[in-house]
Amino acid sequence: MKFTFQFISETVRLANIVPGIFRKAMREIKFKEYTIPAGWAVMVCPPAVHLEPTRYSNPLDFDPWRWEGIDTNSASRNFMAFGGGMRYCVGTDFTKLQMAVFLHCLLTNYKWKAIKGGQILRTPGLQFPNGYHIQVSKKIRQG
Ligand code: HEM
Repeated sequence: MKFTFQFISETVRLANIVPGIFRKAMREIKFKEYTIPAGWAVMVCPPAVHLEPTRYSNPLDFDPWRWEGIDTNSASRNFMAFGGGMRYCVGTDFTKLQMAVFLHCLLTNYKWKAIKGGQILRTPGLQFPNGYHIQVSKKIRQG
């Protein structure tokens, strides 16, 4: 299952469904040369972190092997697909389990081919403006 979870981490890094996480500055915050006034909303943009070339080499490549030996069971400065801190997603383990079951069923029982679409737009959320059509068919088992 190790590689399956590397595959899932890479999927949520590249295809993060959460374009922004919002917080409110409860007091004035100095960050580098910036001052965030008390009461302002702050948006954390996980895709900006997940696609940053200094954190991930060739960030647009789907490369599950990059996660070898890396713990993704909690958030880090480089990985925040499920948020972080006190509001860390309570559905994380459930989501990963569902994805693992889905992948297992898909790969063992079906094959598929791309039909049309597939153009990717990042705004910064992931979008397929022309959709992505695939044809799925049942694998025929021999013997
Ligand atoms: C790929 C799937 C999912 C992703 C990427 C995701 C992502 C996130 C993120 C980024 C947060 C943090 C929001 C914040 O800090 O403001 C969050 C919170 C949360 N998620 Fe998920 N989530 C996923 C699936 C689920 C599922 C399946 C459930 C429930 C079964 C769930 C339940 C929650 C709840 C209740 C919170 C709020 C936790 C709190 O505020 O203490 N999530 N999620």
